Amino acid sequence: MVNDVLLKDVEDALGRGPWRLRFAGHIETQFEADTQRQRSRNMVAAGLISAFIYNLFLINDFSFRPDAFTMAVALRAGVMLPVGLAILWQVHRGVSPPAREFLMACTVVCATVISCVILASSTAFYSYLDVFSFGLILVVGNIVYSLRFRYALASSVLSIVIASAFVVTYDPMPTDAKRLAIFTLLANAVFTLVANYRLERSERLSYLHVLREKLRAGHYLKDNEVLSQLSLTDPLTNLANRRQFDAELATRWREAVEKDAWIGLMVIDIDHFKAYNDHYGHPQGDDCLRQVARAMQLNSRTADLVVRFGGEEFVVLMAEASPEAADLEAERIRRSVEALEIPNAGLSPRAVVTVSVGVAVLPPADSMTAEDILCHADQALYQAKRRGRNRVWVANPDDVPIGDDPAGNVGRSAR
Ligand SMILES: Nc1nc2c(ncn2[C@@H]2O[C@H](COP(=O)(O)OP(=O)(O)OP(=O)(O)O)[C@@H](O)[C@H]2O)c(=O)[nH]1
Repeated sequence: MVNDVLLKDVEDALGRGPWRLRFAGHIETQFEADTQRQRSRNMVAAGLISAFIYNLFLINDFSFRPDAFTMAVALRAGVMLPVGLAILWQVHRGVSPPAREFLMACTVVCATVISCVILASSTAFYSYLDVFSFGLILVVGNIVYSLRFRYALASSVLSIVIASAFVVTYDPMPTDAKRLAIFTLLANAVFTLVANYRLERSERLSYLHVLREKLRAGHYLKDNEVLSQLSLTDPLTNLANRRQFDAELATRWREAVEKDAWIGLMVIDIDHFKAYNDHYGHPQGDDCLRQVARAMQLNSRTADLVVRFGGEEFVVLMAEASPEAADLEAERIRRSVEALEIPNAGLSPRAVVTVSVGVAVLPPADSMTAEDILCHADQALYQAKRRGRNRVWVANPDDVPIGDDPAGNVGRSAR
């Protein structure tokens, strides 16, 4: 159900205008939850590399502005580096997505401020040339960190304002160079922001596509489970159907052969059900089948497989049964149906619905097949019917199943 709602939201998000970045409500939350770890890891790696390169610019400071070298060391290595590392540590430990973006955006603005201060503290002739490298700071924020667009935009605007204010008031710099520097910075900001937007957009779109496929796959899986369950269940009674029985009998037969265990089977048939149907009609007949099925299910063991074999005939496949236990269980089922006291006025005014049960319990021999036990149980059912119905008849496994044998050499007990 939750997945259905999410899938619909994902479809909606995919259908929305291509310019929008943030997702609606819980998709945004899900997106952040799914990407948070990897994004933080990438940012920390990018931050470490950027910090290293930012400090490499000390070589540049040494060559271009030796008068401010000490100041540069203090600001780059003494201020920016510890602040940057502290922020990366926080991001590595895990902070909320807005805090993560804000802190990383702060490093961009901080680096711009510190670069301006270093340049301002030097009177060296070519020192101003480094203004043209300020754009690299925006490249780091907008591309290398790939800040979320709104943070990239905010940090870019702030950095440009700070750098421009510095350039305009920086006397050693020729006016033409100032104009070119500000123009270069602006162009840099525009290009990197466009790239930043497209990166975020494509990351979000890919995420939506992957999420949609995952959710759809979940649906298919669920549908398949439902279908396979349906294909194994009788729709009227919700019991296992013949198909499930065939598969289960083969498996349990194999297991019984391997473990040298006994296997048991009951075939249960409702007595005079034609009379019931003719009298009450088919829909009520269906209702009667459901009640009988429920009684059988409630009175069998959990490990047994209760099956609607077809029409008004049922089968109970018993796990590791002994003849005595099977006999008791069959009798319990027979009594439970009788106790339902479903009138069968089609038969006689005071008659109730009953069942006859044929039971076969045997150790599978090499010469036998799984079909043989069914045959034995069928023959026992036949005997139960012949002997007046509403009774249990247990087949004698030593006997060969035969037809109408009045001596009853198929069974050994009847009630
Ligand atoms: N309502 C309903 N009746 C069914 C269904 N399947 C089979 N039947 C009915 O079950 C009855 C089976 O009748 P018979 O095979 O003559 O057996 P019986 O009357 O129970 O007699 P005995 O088995 O000899 O006691 C028929 O009337 C079928 O129409 C079903 O799904 N729903």
